[in-house]
Amino acid sequence: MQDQTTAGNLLRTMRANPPLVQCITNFVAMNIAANVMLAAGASPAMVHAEEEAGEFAAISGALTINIGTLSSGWLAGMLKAARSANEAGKPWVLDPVAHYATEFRRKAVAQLLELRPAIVRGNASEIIALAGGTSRGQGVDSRDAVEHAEDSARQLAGKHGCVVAVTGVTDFVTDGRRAKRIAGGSSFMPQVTALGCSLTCLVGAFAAAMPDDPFDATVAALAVFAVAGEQAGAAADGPGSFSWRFLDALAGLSPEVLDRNAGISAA
Ligand SMILES: Nc1ncnc2c1ncn2[C@@H]1O[C@H](COP(=O)(O)OP(=O)(O)OP(=O)(O)O)[C@@H](O)[C@H]1O
Ligand SMILES: Cc1ncsc1CCO
Ligand SMILES: [Mg+2]
Repeated sequence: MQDQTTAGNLLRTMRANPPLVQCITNFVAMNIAANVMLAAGASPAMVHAEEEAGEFAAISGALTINIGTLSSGWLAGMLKAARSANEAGKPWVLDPVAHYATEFRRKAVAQLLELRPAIVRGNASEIIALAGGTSRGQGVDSRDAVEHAEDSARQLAGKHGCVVAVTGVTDFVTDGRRAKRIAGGSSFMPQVTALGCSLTCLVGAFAAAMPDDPFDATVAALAVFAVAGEQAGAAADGPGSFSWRFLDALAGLSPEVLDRNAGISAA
């Protein structure tokens, strides 16, 4: 029988019924993340105000929360949205941007983790610090290798009962029991701001389409970025042309090409 959980089949499923995803992301990411979602075939809505974030989460297929440009008003909206998603049985994804940098961020992420995200997606520095390890991270960019974050990711997944995705040169995904690596992408990717934030939103889209399978949903979203990133990187002259080529590659990516080129291996 055909494997329904290949990245290509999950991309087909996601696009067949474009999920509405509430993306609470940062000011830097909002535009590129919305364009990434549209190019990949999902329907993003950047809704964060405390007055409406909870109500909106109940009608969305999934919710993503990113603390990149946090303020107290936004945090109130995030907490309401996460509680509402939980009540409605909708999966939600946490992106703990630079959570180690300030006390405000550390406290916010602790509160959010208590609300049981289905998936946590971060770079290696963020995941190491989240598990209580010594990370080299300072700001929003990673200063650690994904390989050094794998044990931290397994610990976090076990402790919080969630899927953890660490991104970088080769990505790592675990639910505490299973684990996979996803190779690909381009060295231009960390030179374009907020692509990780945009990926968090796309993980939300796959989780909305496959709410019972957050592990395979996460692997599929990361594989989409890896294959589209590799294609765009091969033709790009620098981060500027990479950026538009990446959107075109996402929009043009077929399920067949995704399955043929995805560098997914068991870990
Ligand atoms: N050197 C690299 N080579 C290939 N792919 C990469 C590289 N660095 C990052 N990526 C890819 O870029 C995407 C974003 O991951 P990254 O770890 O840079 O996120 P991030 O640090 O959270 O980004 P941001 O905070 O700017 O949004 C992922 O798809 C990842 O696989
Ligand atoms: C540059 C930057 N600053 C806060 S969030 C963000 C986007 C990348 O995480
Ligand atoms: Mg990030």
